[in-house]
Amino acid sequence: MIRFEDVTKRYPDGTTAVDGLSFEVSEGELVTLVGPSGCGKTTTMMMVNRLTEPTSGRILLGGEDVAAVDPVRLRRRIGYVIQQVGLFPHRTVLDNTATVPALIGWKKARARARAAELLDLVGLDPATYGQRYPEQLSGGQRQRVGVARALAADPPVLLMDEPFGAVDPVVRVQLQDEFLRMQAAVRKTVLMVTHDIEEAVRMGDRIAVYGQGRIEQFDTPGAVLGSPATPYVASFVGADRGLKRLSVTEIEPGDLEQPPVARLDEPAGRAAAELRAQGARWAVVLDHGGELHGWVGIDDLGTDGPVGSHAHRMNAWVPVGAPLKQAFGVMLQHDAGWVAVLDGARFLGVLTPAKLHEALRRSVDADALGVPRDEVRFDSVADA
Ligand SMILES: Nc1ncnc2c1ncn2[C@@H]1O[C@H](COP(=O)(O)OP(=O)(O)OP(=O)(O)O)[C@@H](O)[C@H]1O
Repeated sequence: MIRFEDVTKRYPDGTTAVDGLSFEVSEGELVTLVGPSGCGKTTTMMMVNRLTEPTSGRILLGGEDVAAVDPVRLRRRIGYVIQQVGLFPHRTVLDNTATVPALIGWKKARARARAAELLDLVGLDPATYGQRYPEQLSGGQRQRVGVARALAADPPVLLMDEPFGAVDPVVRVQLQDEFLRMQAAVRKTVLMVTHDIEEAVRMGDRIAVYGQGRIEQFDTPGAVLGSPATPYVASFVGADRGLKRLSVTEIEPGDLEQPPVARLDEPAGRAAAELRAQGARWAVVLDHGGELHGWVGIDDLGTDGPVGSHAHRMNAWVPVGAPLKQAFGVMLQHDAGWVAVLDGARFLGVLTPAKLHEALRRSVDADALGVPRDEVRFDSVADA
């Protein structure tokens, strides 16, 4: 969808901002550009919508060389969100949002209806906020209006330059989450600049890590964290990249342990005998419908009654596909040595700290070898 072919930008004063850049962003993909201040991220973006022109090389948008497209026409196909938002102070939030549809000749009522729909989409009730002026909003709300405005004419491409830069860390995470939710629905092709590796990892389908005017690595968050291509990338992503990786590595069924399972209505004596036969100390307890109820230890199980009268309720579970970090969080929250993993309501198995570590190691190796995670042979901690 967006393709850079050997693009170089030298400013008139001789500064080389971008040097021989080649990369491609697929349709519906969100690529984050991350790197230190002055490495050429903003220049890269501004060449896409022709706010500045490359010195050499080509940029293609949907196969068309942007140099051949009239800049005004081009910018209608590209939403642009910047940190300072740039809302018009004397226009209401609704009219700010409707700017581009109005410019391209939509009737006022239609443009406003679209603006209201978009304010809703970014989490601002149009009835409450539509008639306010930008100065009557918080920083985070203004940022949302900026995103709504960029989406108003339904452009296939969005350029976002530090879109969540001006707000505090808590609001920032909220805005990131909201944007990801929205992006899952609208699937724009997005280039997003950030200097924050956490944000790049959270938001990007792929990340371009910039050195001085060049991309040092262009890959998935998992690969950038797991196998930094150069010492520069390794130092940029930081020593805690194992921790960051927890947030991008998803739980797969192959990561799970299968402890014994007892049913709530099963006789306790029988469950105890099975545990003893397997040499196990505890079992996961499921209810009649196969949903997680909790757990029971072998010492809790007498011979009387059903398992249910001895079991402990525990609601520690995560859905399959959730990040490992979430599973770790749930374990800590419940002070438990395991967390159940469910597919819908169905119990798949449990993740333990050892399994979690194994999943993390396996995913690092899988990225390094370029194979799926379940093809990585691994000597677990217990085997080592
Ligand atoms: N109009 C200009 N004239 C001359 N040099 C410029 C101009 N705009 C940017 N530069 C220089 O080009 C280099 C890249 O700038 P750019 O704004 O693309 O970096 P950036 O990675 O977006 O930085 P930041 O994160 O600080 O915004 C910098 O050295 C900058 O000083």
